[in-house]
Amino acid sequence: MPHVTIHIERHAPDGTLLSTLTSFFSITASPRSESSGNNWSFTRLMGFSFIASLLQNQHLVDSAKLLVLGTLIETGRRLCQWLMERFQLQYCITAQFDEGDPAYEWIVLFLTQENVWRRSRDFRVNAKNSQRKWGIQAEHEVDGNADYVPTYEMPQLFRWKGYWVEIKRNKNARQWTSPAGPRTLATMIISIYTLDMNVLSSLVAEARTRYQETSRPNVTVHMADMPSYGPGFVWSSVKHKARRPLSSIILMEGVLESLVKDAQEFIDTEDWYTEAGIPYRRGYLLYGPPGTGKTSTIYALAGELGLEIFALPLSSGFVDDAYLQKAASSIPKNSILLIEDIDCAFPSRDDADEGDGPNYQQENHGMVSNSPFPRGRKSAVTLSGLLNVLDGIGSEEGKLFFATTNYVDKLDPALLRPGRIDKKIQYKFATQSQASALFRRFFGRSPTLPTIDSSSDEKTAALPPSSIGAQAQTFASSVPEHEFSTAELQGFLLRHKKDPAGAVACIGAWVSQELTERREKEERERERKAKLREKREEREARQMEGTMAKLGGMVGAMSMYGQPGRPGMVGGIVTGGLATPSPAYDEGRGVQVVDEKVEVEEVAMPVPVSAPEAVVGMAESSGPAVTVASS
Ligand SMILES: Nc1ncnc2c1ncn2[C@@H]1O[C@H](COP(=O)(O)OP(=O)(O)OP(=O)(O)O)[C@@H](O)[C@H]1O
Repeated sequence: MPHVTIHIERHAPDGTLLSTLTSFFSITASPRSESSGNNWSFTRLMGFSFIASLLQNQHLVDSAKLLVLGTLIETGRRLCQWLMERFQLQYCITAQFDEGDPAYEWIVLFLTQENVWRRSRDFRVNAKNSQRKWGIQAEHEVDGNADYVPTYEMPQLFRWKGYWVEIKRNKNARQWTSPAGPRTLATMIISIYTLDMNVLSSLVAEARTRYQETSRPNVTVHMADMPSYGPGFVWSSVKHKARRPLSSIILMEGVLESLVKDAQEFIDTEDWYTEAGIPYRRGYLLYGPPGTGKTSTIYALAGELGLEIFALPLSSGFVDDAYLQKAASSIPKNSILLIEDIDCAFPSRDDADEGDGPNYQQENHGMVSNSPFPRGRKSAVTLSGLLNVLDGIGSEEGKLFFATTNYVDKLDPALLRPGRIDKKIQYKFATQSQASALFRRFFGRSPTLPTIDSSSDEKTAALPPSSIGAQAQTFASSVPEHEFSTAELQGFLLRHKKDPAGAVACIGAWVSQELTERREKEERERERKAKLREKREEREARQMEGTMAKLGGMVGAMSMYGQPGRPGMVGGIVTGGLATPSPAYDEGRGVQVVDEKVEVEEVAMPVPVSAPEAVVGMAESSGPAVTVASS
């Protein structure tokens, strides 16, 4: 009979493990059975005793119970989640709104107005600025200079028009690289418990309408001031500017009215465009000297018609054709795509003289030019890229395109043709009647006169209309026609904002001082440009000399192989000092120097010979570097 000792200590002083081990070793230390027939019962007995010892251990049993319970709970949770997801897939419409897209702004405002974040206890506090943030209004606002913006971290459930709507916000949904460092962009996910797609579209439409209504006192300006990598386009900053009344823009009579009428008509006649089969878009070019009111006009028009502006800086290093296309197609209908200084997209000789582009570094004693663009260019956008956006691939319908420039002559005629630019408006330096209107805008308080922009913090002294009219007249008569921009006159008046009489008294002296300074400046500029031109001509002459010298050497070398009665080369393309003859050379076509970008045609050669002979002739001197190719 095998002898087995089971030794169980229920309350082992040194703990559970010791007790278990003791029992185990007492089993294994016992004599083994002599016959093989006893092995089975021994093993069974050993297993039983081990389990029995475990069961006797209360700590272990409790831990096992907890483990099983935890597993059950987690399994149940996952099962519920899985069922919810199935349910949502079956009975829910889900929409995703990405930060950086205009629709994200609509939905955030909508949720704020629906008080979805009412229970939020988690805010980001910013000093009030022009960045669009739909902050929550504190009931008793203590500090009007701060914005309290919920961080929207907790998922929320609310009812809208009888539907259950769930909102989740993933704050690190998308990674975005920018020169300022990596940035994460949030995503808002909305689930509506319905299968009716119209519910979602009416929610989005309502969100947009509310956004437009809320923005009405302001003009919303979206800007792309950083590169955008990834599938969607990111309008990196949204600002809202106080709406400027149209009456604060002082232009030649009828100009502003005709522009507003034209834009309004465009917005109202979408159906007509569709029926007539004409692309539904309209382009405007505002051109003229700086400070004459081009940008101000666009902002005032946008405010008047309730349009949002999407501004693209063509001169930024990251804006190229692909970027432009992506940006243009991400703009919602009936918005303004604004490209200021559109002439940047066109090369100019003057810019080349200024030393833009990579060549500048070598020719300016190692000075580094910051321009990332080729010589003579101020933007990576090309004409064809721009035209594509206006009327080809990437051009989206239902947009008003506005471009401004100070140099209309630089623009390519292809850009200016109707269909791309439908209306051109010229801005000029101020006339006397504009100067007078500006004066009245500053100092007048008559309801019939244009008043100063309400957003302005300038406080001016009001004068009776009769007095102001006379003073405005005197003021304007001292301002020469078409000499000063409205911005310059505005700058002068700002210095006398509380003193209209002083403004009238000083305007004459200011005008003559400005004109003298301007003449001196123009003289300096002329000299600078003349120097630059001289430099350029010198550079070109040096290049030409070098080329001619090289050419002379080449022609000499080649004529050696073109001696009468000898096989030789009579024409070819000289590349890096080696000549590449072509089969047409027997006609004595000439030499083209590729590496110097200078073409010399019709270099007379002594004797016409056949191409194979030419190969042999050159092969003698330069071996395998010479090839014959049909041109
Ligand atoms: N015609 C104008 N009527 C009213 N204000 C004007 C006018 N022109 C210029 N201003 C004032 O001058 C400032 C600059 O104007 P704005 O930026 O519109 O000029 P711009 O022609 O677009 O100049 P740039 O070509 O340099 O962009 C603004 O503060 C604006 O209020």
